[in-house]
Amino acid sequence: MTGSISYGRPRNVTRITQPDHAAGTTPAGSSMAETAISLRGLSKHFGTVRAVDDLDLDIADGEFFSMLGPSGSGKTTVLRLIAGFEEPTGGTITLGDEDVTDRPAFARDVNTVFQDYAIFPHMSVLENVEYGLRVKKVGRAERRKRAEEALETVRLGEYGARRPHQLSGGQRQRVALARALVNRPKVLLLDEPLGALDLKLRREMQIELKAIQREVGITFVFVTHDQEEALTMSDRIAVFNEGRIEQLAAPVELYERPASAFVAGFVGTSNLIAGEAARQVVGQEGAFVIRPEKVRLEAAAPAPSSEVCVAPGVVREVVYLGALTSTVVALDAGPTVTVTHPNTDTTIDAALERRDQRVVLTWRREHLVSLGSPDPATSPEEETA
Ligand SMILES: Nc1ncnc2c1ncn2[C@@H]1O[C@H](COP(=O)(O)OP(=O)(O)OP(=O)(O)O)[C@@H](O)[C@H]1O
Repeated sequence: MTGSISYGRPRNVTRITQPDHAAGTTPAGSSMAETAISLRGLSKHFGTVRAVDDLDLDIADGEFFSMLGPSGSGKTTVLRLIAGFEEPTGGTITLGDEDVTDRPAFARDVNTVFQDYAIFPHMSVLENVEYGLRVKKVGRAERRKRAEEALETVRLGEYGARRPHQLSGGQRQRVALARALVNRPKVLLLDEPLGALDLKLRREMQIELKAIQREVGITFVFVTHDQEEALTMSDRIAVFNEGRIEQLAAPVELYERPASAFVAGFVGTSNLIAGEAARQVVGQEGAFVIRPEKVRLEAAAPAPSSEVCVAPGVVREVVYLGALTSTVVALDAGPTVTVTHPNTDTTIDAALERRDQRVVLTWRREHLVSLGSPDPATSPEEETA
């Protein structure tokens, strides 16, 4: 990312929509949906640390909602506040239409699945799933029926008699999920539940978890620092930064229209063109993001066109990524831009030969995302007038 950023919204550039994290925001595509969770002015301070800072958020019934952000950005604290494991410093928490701010954890209709799921090793899988119902004094026959249903839901119908040590990591995580689902909570809170799984299993479980959520229709609130995971599963994603939401949007919107350099950098790889580089390459003032897959790498400049940005530079690095090759180019205009392209036609040897060579990067102007004008003195209307 380059240094100085001057703001201003240029013409002919994709407009970003404002992050819709204001109070009362309606979840995407669900204007009629009921609200499962409503947070108003929610804060949690640990001494001088504002772990959660005046948060307003509505999560819809049946939504797969993810909280994404770097370590320490406040995601887990929000989850723990909803669950009732932490007391807020200020604000309110409403589940359905009940204000539960002052209710203890056990009196809230939510269940939590953690990364380090606690399964009792001395009990069978079925007994593990039944356990919560036993505590609630649900009768034996009903208990068994519901536990078997929950195991079916997580595709472990055949595994009830096994002991936890006879299961794989992914299967154990599914037992933890079944244990939470068996209580039929309105809301399931999941704190990095796939964090302990290897990448392949994690990817499989992402697809499966989303399918299970669709099937049961329970609201899932999912905490992760893995952007790919959030993009794969979520209806909407809130990107957290220092206890606040930077942007709240559906996955496509978040990736295609990041509202800030922080979001652009955190969700996917992004190239920032700002300041003098923007003047030279884009021909306008401002800060812009261009995604690596939108950039083409050419040997020579194409015929001039008002629809295409052209940026000459030198190849600094070529990285083979299996399905893709990633090429890092230092632009004459200053910033370093990463380009990715699928390894469909070019061989890696041909790509590697480009190292230290002069190339020309091009991208369509419509693929640039403006990071907007935070300066109220330069309103978009004034600028386009
Ligand atoms: N019990 C606590 N006492 C003091 N500080 C805390 C406590 N819990 C969290 N914090 C601080 O609050 C901030 C937010 O922490 P939180 O665990 O919510 O972040 P996170 O986004 O979930 O991070 P991670 O992805 O690492 O779990 C951090 O600065 C953390 O150090």
